[in-house]
Amino acid sequence: MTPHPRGDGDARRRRTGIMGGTFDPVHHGHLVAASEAASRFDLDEVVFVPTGTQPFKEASRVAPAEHRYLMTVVATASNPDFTVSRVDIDRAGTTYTIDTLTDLTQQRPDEDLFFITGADALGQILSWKEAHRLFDLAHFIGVTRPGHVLDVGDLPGDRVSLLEVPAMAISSTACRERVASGQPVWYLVPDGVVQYISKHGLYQPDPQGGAS
Ligand SMILES: Nc1ncnc2c1ncn2[C@@H]1O[C@H](COP(=O)(O)OP(=O)(O)OP(=O)(O)O)[C@@H](O)[C@H]1O
Ligand SMILES: O=C(O)c1ccc[n+]([C@@H]2O[C@H](COP(=O)([O-])O)[C@@H](O)[C@H]2O)c1
Repeated sequence: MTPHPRGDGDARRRRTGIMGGTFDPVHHGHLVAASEAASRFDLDEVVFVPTGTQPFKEASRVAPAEHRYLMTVVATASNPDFTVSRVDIDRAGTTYTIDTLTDLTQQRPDEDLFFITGADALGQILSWKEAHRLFDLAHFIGVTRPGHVLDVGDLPGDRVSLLEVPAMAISSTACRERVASGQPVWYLVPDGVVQYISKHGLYQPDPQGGAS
């Protein structure tokens, strides 16, 4: 796909990136991926969408949605083109991207949606709920991530684009583990997120062992 198709003389439709994630916590890998996708695909806005309960993480300990949402608001506050949606955390039940995209399409009927995913998530899409319908609702942008192979695989080539972004070897798991063991997360996550984690005592080791 041409990253930036425009009809000759046609009114340009608004182009909106959707960055879905657990964001536990949001880190600079997420922010760089969103920024690069916005630049390369001429997106007018990137909407960060923290998940409610992610289906593959139901057995995992995840910080409360309100904390993850607020950290994402703090992390994106300085960028006028980044916004945060509550659509997934306010919907009851497990978060499925088919519902995210259905809701956002209803909220934004005149916009073209571009769902941004890292290479790891892109490789799992065919196992997502109603995977075949996802590509009717959004174009997918798969971005490189250290340690993961970025490949279109069996996904529809005309609805998926691959994008190399500056390598950020950061994961939320590593950030949580660092906080739990007393190591700094300065410069891995935005300053305000460091302070939010500290203020609310997130990711402290629990008495049974392991990070909370
Ligand atoms: N460092 C990174 N570079 C590129 N993409 C990333 C990076 N980290 C996360 N992503 C992508 O951002 C989206 C949300 O990721 P998520 O919130 O699960 O972060 P994570 O670091 O993978 O978390 P965890 O370690 O808890 O699984 C996913 O599409 C994921 O592939
Ligand atoms: O719809 C699904 O079945 C599905 C299964 C797993 C993950 N997702 C979505 O993938 C995005 C990245 O998830 P995560 O947990 O890796 O941050 C996020 O928007 C999730 O809602 C979606």
